[in-house]
Amino acid sequence: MAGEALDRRNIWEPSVCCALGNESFYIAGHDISIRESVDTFGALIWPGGIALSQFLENNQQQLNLMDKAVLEIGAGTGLLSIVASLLGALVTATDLPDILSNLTFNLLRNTRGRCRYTPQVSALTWAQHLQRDFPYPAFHYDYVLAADVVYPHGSINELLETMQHFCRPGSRTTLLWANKIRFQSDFKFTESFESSFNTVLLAELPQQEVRIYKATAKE
Ligand SMILES: C[S@@+](CC[C@H](N)C(=O)[O-])C[C@H]1O[C@@H](n2cnc3c(N)ncnc32)[C@H](O)[C@@H]1O
Repeated sequence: MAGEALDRRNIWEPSVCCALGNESFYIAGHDISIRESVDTFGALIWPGGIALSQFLENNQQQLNLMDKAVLEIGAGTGLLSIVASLLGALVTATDLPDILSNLTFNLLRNTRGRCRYTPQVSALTWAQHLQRDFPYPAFHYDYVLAADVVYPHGSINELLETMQHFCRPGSRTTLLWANKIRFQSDFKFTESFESSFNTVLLAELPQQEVRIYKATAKE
């Protein structure tokens, strides 16, 4: 398993991450310190997460997260969930079970005493037990956040199914997806994403090669 993870890292390296350890940011009026580790992809900060965090900070009038219920899928090290919490949202950060301890560590140390709501952490493997663990309509989110979640080696259908579970007709949920284009799978997923939802390209950051989309369900 560890060997497989290393092979994957060899073919898909983040371009923004520097030295592993602690990365620091100043976003939403606070110093944010993120602990990274070498274990998995979810232990690194990715360009999409940074771009969407900064976008949320810079567009608070357009996307007001104050008192909103926010779900992040594939939260990784938690930067984006931390920023959403600092902006006043009640956040549930989710990822694969193995990622959750580092995610919880980062969320707690960056939000304690600074936020209206304490962020929650939950395991969510895409397309697995969604109706059991996050039943609709009992679990409703105003916003679903997803940054750099498209993988070149699978999970694309599961990812789309998960987005559709939370952002469905009548839910009034807005999905915000940031993605750095790397592989053919990014184009393939973008096509499926655009045909599944009403989408608006909110921002295109040429330097980072990141696009940020807003999507709502097709009624
Ligand atoms: C490239 S990382 C991006 C992390 C973070 N969003 C960021 O921008 O820094 C992708 C994330 O998706 C998670 N992930 C991958 N496959 C998943 C799956 N099948 N179900 C749930 N999460 C998954 C990984 O654990 C990882 O945290």
